[in-house]
Amino acid sequence: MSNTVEFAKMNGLGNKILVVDMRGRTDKVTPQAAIALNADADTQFDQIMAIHDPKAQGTDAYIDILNSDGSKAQACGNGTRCVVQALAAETGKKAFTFQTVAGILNAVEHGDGTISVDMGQPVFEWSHIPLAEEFHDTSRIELQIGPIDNPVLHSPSAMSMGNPHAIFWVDRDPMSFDLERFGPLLENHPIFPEKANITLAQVISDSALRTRTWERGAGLTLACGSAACASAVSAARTGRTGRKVTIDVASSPIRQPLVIDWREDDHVVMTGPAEWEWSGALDPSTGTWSRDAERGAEAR
Ligand SMILES: N[C@H](CCC[C@H](N)C(=O)O)C(=O)O
Repeated sequence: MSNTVEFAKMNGLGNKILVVDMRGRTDKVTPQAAIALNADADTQFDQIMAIHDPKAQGTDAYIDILNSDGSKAQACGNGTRCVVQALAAETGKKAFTFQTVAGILNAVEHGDGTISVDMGQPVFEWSHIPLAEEFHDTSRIELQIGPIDNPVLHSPSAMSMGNPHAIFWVDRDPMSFDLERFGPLLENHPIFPEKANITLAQVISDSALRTRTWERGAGLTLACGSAACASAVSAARTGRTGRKVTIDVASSPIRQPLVIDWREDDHVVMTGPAEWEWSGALDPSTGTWSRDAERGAEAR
């Protein structure tokens, strides 16, 4: 088995993604390779989407998702759009069915280049999010940060979109909060036994939100698709918006909203862009890599 595989540096609304082609192989991208790739400024990423041969009939590929700290993620909306764009460019196909550890995902590339991913059904049951304590109503859980009588953030909506999310409702620009300081404390709070992705969401209208996310296992990222889905669902669930909203991802350099539709059949469909940046080859066990233009040059 060759020790290098093809990969593409891509982004989904600024969310930094490495799409790694592991088809035809039985090994995996190792946590050590992920950590090494993330330590290099050129390949620094939020998630690796490793495309493996399909394991189930009727699916196009199995996708393994790694965070930049080497941990596993069950869902990555922005990364899934990147995978669709890469495979659509390779095969000319427009519609795909993927399997991940969290289940089956359907996705389609539209004529205008945007991509819709059916992220599946939200989960609200406390033990499945999971939370460490029983909450009958997870749309508003007891959790706060800051002075006890005047908390900066409090009473988030908790849910799973395949991965655990907490959405804190804020009444001013999410960029004005010190999420770098609060994020790690909340991500690792004992109420979240598997940690959680932490989002600040501001309601702009009954069909628009502005969000910013501290990602589990990746920290402050420019965008997070599953958090956008969790924000939209939580907003509709708590009566703050309708079931179809645009999300202005405050931290993203790309000023294009994500559109989230919590359909009547309970599936959450996210639509947005994906962008290819450059391609190369990497060793999935060590993370040693080279750019396509540099091939033949000394590996790094
Ligand atoms: N950036 C991803 C989410 C990664 C989630 C990951 N940080 C975790 O759940 O551990 C997205 O676009 O959905």
